[in-house]
This record gives sequence, structure tokens and C-alpha cells, in this order.
Amino acid sequence: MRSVHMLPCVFQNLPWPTSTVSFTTTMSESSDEECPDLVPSLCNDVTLTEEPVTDPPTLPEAPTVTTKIPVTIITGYLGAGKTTLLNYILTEQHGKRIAVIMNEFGAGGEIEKPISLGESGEVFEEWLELRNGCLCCSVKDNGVKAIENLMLKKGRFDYILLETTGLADPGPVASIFWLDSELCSDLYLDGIITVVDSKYCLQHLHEQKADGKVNEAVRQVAMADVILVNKVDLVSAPELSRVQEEIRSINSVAKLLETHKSRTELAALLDLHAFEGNSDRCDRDVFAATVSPHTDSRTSEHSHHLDQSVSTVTVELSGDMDRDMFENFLQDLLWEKSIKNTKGETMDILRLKGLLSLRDCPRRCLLQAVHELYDLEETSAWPESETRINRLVFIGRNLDHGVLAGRLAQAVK
Ligand SMILES: Nc1nc2c(ncn2[C@@H]2O[C@H](COP(=O)(O)OP(=O)(O)OP(=O)(O)O)[C@@H](O)[C@H]2O)c(=O)[nH]1
Ligand SMILES: [Zn+2]
Repeated sequence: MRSVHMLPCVFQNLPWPTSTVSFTTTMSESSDEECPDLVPSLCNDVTLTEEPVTDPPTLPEAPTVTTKIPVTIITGYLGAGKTTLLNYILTEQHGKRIAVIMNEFGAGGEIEKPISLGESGEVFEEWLELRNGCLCCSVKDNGVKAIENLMLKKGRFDYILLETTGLADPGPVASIFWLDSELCSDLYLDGIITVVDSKYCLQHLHEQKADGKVNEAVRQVAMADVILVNKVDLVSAPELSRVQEEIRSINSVAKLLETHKSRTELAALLDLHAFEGNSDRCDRDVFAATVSPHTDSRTSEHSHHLDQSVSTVTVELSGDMDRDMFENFLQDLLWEKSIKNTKGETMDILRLKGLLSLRDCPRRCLLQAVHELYDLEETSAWPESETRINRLVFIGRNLDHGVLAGRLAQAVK
């Protein structure tokens, strides 16, 4: 049984800036309590078929993993190549019925829309605009419900791509879809793709925010499961290495792909199951982290080049973890924010993944956390041939390997 753990007030506290992350630019006065409607957005070059789309093959009533619809979040700084990526995905032979949701439209509803024509000219993707709902100040799952309602009307989609605005922190959006899958939704968060512009990436990563907070470009890199290092044609080989090194210093577990015009294998982008414990992939990610030469305590080594000092720290411990003590640690770290580095600065977690060996538990336990939310899920049994181990990958600010390892060691016997 899995359930995401959160602070009781987390819905109200989702840091969701109205101006940047609502799905729409217009808000109806009375819509806060209601579920907003998703309507096909009107665009000159895209015509939507009005006929109800043929129902998908009949599936068993009981919710199974296969009936759930993946949501991939596409994020990246302004002009990095997100729309180019959407265009590419939509025109590739993916054999899926894809719905695309953009979380911000220009003031007049005028936006560049990826071409979404099928081979014979028919439109096979849905363009959706969330007209009269604002996600930040109404119930958190309105956006999700709106998508579900639309599917009731239009038939199911196979896949949902959600492009966030270039200045958004993908964390809150991710939390909404992740949480909702716990509430028996038809949707689940498949993964977060971040597109970066090789030419301007370093400049964006180094931008200082007036309030001293971690800037959006860094957050987008920190949250990612896959990072497209795009526009490789605009930089020299040494410049590209520099960019990759910097990205790795922030997030050393995401998959890095060099791209031109955001093109890469679709298999590297869709159906990642990055938040699913029941896929081997997750385990592999966590395992891969230790092999990466860039992991581990890079804070001390590299803090000079990154003012934001967001980094990846991996802690590995043998022995069995006490579940209660571990959860106390997580709550101190994520909720109370009482765990500080040696300089007395609060450790600020953006993303956390882990593989745990819990005491008296024959199964591997996978941990996922995004901001304040965390989820512990028991997965496959530990193979006899394998040494049980605890391996945690922290991505965040002011991280200190020694302090984290010390706290975790107390929970292991
Ligand atoms: N030279 C070069 N240009 C690219 C590449 N990929 C995308 N572009 C161009 O970069 C510009 C911005 O690309 P978009 O896909 O619109 O970027 P975006 O992230 O959607 O931008 P916003 O929606 O404004 O945040 C477009 O003119 C693209 O054609 C690339 O690999 N190389
Ligand atoms: Zn709002």
C-alpha cells in the first residue's frame, strides 16, 4: 500500500505563483470551488473534431497500472526548446493519442502551437486550455479533475504532455499529479523533462534572485528525470562540456542527452515511470547514482562555481533501517526543516530518491520525495544474492554529506 505523506497544510501552502503557473490567464469569479473546464483552445491552424472519439478498447473495471494515463511534465527556461520538443514528439510515430496541456497562454490566447496533424491531415491530439480555473487558489486537484472530465467527454487519451512556462518551478505541478495518483486518479506522473539552452544555460543557472532563493533554472535542472542539453549547434565542444559539468553538479542522477532541435529517441522521453516504485527503472536510477563519478559531496569541491549551491549528495549505508526513526529523519528534513549543514544553513531538499533496507522487511523499499512530499513504497523482494543496502540520493541546497550520513546512521543498526 502506498501513500504520499505530506504536511496537513500542504495544499494551502503549495508555492504556486498565480501569474506563472495557472493554466489560464482568465479567471471566472465563481470558479474557485468548482472544477474548471478544459476546453479545446481555439487556434486558426488547428481544428478539433467535434465527434466523440472512439472509446478505447474495453478495459477491466478494476484499476490497474495499465489503465492509468501517464503525465510528462516538460519544463525549461524561456526559449530553451520546449515547444520544439512538443512538435517533435507529436509528429513522431508514437502511436499514442496525446493530449497537450500548456499551463500558460499569452494574453490574447495567441500562442505558437505545435503542429498536430496526423498523416492524413486529421488532428489527432487535443489542445486543451484551462479556461476558468486557477489551480493555486482553488482545490489542488481541479486541474486533474478537469482532465478527467474532458476524458469522460472526449474519450481517453493515452498520454498527457504538460508544458510549463519557462519561469516556473516544476515542483508544485509535479506534486499535484503525483499526489493525485494516490487518490485513485486515472493519471500518474511519469517523469519530468527539462530542456536547457546550451548557449544561455550557465547564465540562467547563475542568476541571483533578489530574495536569495534558488532560481527557477536551477530548480528545473534539480527536479528533472531527463535533461535535454539542447541547441548543441550553438556552442563549442568545450563550452558544451562546461554546461554538462555544471548541470551534473546540480543533478547527477538525471539522464543527460545532447540534442539539436530537441530531437532524441522517444523511448528516452516517454514512459519513464520515474515516480513508480514498481518499475525496475527506479531501482536502476538509484543504483546508477553511485557509479556516477560526479556524485557524492560535490558541495565542498564545487561550491565556488555555483552560488546557488544546489547539489546532489549520495549516502550509502549498510544495515537495516528503523522505519520510525527514518520517518522522523525525513520529517525533520522535509517538514520541520530542522536539519542544518555545518555552517548552520538549513538543508533545502528539491528532490530525493532512495532505496531502503527496512528492518524486518523482506522487500526493497523505494523512497521518492518532491519538496515536502514523500512516499515510501515496498517493491520487489531483496534477491538472496544481493547485499541489502540503503542508498539515498538528495538533490537540494546547502546539503552536507557528513550531517546527512550521521543522521541516517542513527536509524541503522
Ligand atoms: N539553433 C538552434 N535553435 C533551436 C534549437 N532548438 C530550438 N531552437 C529554436 O529556439 C527558439 C525557441 O524554441 P522554442 O521551442 O519555442 O522554446 P520554448 O522553450 O518553447 O520557448 P518559450 O515557450 O518561449 O519558453 C525557436 O526559434 C527554435 O526554433 C536548436 O537545437 N538549435
Ligand atoms: Zn490563484
